[in-house]
Amino acid sequence: METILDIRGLTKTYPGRGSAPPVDALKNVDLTIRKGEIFALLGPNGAGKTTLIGAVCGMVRPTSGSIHAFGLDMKHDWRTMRARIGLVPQEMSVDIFEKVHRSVAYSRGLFGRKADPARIEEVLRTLSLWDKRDSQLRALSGGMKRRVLIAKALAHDPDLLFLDEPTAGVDVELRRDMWNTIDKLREQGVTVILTTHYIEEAEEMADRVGVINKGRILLVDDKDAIMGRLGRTEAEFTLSQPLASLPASLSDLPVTLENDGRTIAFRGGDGSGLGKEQVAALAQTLVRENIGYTAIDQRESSLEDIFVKLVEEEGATS
Ligand SMILES: Nc1ncnc2c1ncn2[C@@H]1O[C@H](COP(=O)(O)OP(=O)(O)OP(=O)(O)O)[C@@H](O)[C@H]1O
Repeated sequence: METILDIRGLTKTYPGRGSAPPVDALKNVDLTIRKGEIFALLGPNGAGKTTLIGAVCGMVRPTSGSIHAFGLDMKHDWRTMRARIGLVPQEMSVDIFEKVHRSVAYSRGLFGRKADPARIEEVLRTLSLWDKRDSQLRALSGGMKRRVLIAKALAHDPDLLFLDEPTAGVDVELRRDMWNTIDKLREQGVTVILTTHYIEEAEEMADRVGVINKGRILLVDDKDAIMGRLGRTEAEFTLSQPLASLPASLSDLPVTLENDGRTIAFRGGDGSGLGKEQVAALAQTLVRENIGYTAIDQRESSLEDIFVKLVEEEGATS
């Protein structure tokens, strides 16, 4: 698959403020983004997500490393490269008295693009902002304001769009709405890189996920592969009668007898669906063995669990 962005050995060290030591915000980051994908960069506060975006968008000067986008080297072709990138920032830093249409049209001009009213109309319509085109930004709801930020970032027809925490602090309904909007962009062939704290968002939206913590990329993989590799199934059978020991017929399964013999706990699988099959087999075996149970509590590990585990491992090794 075609590469749209290639980051090699990217390091950013901010000088310490006052007597504070320097901060290594990015440490030797390698990252390759494929054309047309939705990539979620997942990490806790201070992980380095905004710094990474800033480096690609020219707001942060890297300490070392290289950035190539669309086959161009940022060191030599920064303007051409930047003109093909859109950035939706976390916060709105625009004139709140400005009207929607003018504000979006202005953004197009910033990148030296010729005025194109038909294209601006298309962008506004895609984001359901056309009816609001003559409204002042200050009169819009929070959700509409976020859409204006996306419209402004799309006004110059970028091939690569960064969304920095697109749904931070928004309600569930608006989050769904944003996800639908991002889906539409995917259909239009825009490559999207979004940063998020929300595992759910990465799980819902992304084709691939990168996990970043303390300036280091811990893992990059297809979302499904991450789930396949690290996903687990957990199930607890509450028994009608306590058991003294597990029957031999269960010896092949990852099960333990817990809670003074009142619970059979299953922890296993590999996220490929094997866990679910094994739990079904376990239930059948219990019936065959005449071991009654009153409840089954089953859950699959989410990306959230995986993320917590990865960050804990990183904390333990660094
Ligand atoms: N201008 C700066 N000067 C000094 N340190 C900075 C500066 N900007 C960011 N940092 C530090 O660099 C590290 C990475 O910050 P960054 O904002 O990139 O993280 P983030 O993953 O985007 O966090 P958040 O999710 O909170 O936005 C943090 O320790 C932060 O305090």
